[in-house]
Amino acid sequence: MPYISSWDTTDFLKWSKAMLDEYGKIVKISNLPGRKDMIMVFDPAVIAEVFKNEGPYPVRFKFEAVHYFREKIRPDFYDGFEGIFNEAGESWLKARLILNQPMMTVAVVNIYVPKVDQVSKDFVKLVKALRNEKMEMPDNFKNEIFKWTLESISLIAYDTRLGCLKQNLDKDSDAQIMIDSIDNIFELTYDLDLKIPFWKVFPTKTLKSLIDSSENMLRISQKYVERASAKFDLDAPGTSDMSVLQRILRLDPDTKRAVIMGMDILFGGVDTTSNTAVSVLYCLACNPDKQEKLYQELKSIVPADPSENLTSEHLAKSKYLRACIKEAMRMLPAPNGTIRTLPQDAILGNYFIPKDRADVWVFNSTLYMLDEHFPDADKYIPERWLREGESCPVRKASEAHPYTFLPFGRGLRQCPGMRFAYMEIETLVVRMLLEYKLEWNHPPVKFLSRMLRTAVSPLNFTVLDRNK
Ligand code: HEM
Repeated sequence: MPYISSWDTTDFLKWSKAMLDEYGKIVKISNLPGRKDMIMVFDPAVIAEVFKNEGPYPVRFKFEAVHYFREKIRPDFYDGFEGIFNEAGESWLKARLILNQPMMTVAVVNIYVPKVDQVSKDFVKLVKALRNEKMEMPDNFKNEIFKWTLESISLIAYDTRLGCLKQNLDKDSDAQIMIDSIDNIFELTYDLDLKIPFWKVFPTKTLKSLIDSSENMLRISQKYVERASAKFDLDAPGTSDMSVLQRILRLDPDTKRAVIMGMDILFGGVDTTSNTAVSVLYCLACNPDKQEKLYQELKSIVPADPSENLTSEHLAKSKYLRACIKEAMRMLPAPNGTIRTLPQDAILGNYFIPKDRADVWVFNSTLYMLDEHFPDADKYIPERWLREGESCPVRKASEAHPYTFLPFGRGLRQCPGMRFAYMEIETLVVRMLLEYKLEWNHPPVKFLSRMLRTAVSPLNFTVLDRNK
């Protein structure tokens, strides 16, 4: 395996593709200051081996700066519980099982369809107000999408609407502080956790900023979880319409832990879903024929009267909708992949990997644009995700190796928010497309892949009224 001393991570995806092209499907990088060896794998069969060897308590990579805040700055609140992302071993599994029950159950997700639909309808109204005289969205449209996601996910984490979609939010409002804090934490975590960790030697400005944002997020989360939980009678018999937070508190009545889980739901759900929603809207705007096909499908499924709520049945019927989302996640995925530290010795490819000694980076997104896995990979072809029997100009995605396309990770530690993420994005796309025709009339958007891939040039979508 090659030895590489340089560490240019300006764009993670380009960097990993360069590694694959230069060194092949498995690459080891040693002698990283303050870090374990890094092994990058780009072969679906080897990726399958990684997950087979992940053990009963998969270890992903601790967000060390978050750990620092939780253990050293606020041990009074966290009290030894580091949350879903950072916990390991049995303590992770215990917390994860509490989260899985409400978040991964279809019936619970379905309860949220009308509520999340209302958020998407409000977003569609906001879009109208944001349009300029050229019918274009403002440069910072990405932030508006971010607000839509935070508003939807606060329904799950806090059982409440934060009010993010109001125009001209007061800078001191909880919604605005939350928006700024999450954005900041995400950005800073990349610098603190994936670059040389000077902050471990002395308290850098970046670390101080992370601490401030984490304090803000904790204060606001605590307020909303406590407010919501005061409404619940946790001793009353359970009902099928209970919210996620209510269910979490019934399984573990400690509100502090519910606050921590709520923050992790936001941390895991907001940036990932926002960036994915951007990818989907952008792909549809750039591919008017696919957008039209989807619009026709939606028109035939969804009630014509916009005051009628969407239901899970409407979403389930719309097969092309899910295909359009998956294809956008393939071409413009938000996460690069995931990481595992193997708890047992393993053979990956032909190499011996001793236990606990390396972080194995499962960089699936690097595979998504390779013709060998997805023919005509640079073309937006949602049809490749449709079932057998449906016509498609290229080989179907179902024929790719099952460990090729893993946008939500895999195994016991895979994303618990997958069903919510699809549902949220589906309601957004339905509401946007029924109201507007999207166009892209500018040079291609520039994306930068760091902790997540995100658009770094303005998102000036042209948004035309459908009913005119
Ligand atoms: C399109 C949107 C999303 C994408 C692409 C995504 C992707 C991922 C990925 C790749 C992981 C790591 C999985 C692994 O290591 O195997 C993850 C973990 C996680 N995600 Fe998501 N996610 C999305 C939305 C959400 C939403 C909406 C929520 C919550 C409502 C959420 C909550 C979490 C949590 C809590 C974890 C950590 C799980 C653990 O460590 O046990 N995600 N997500």
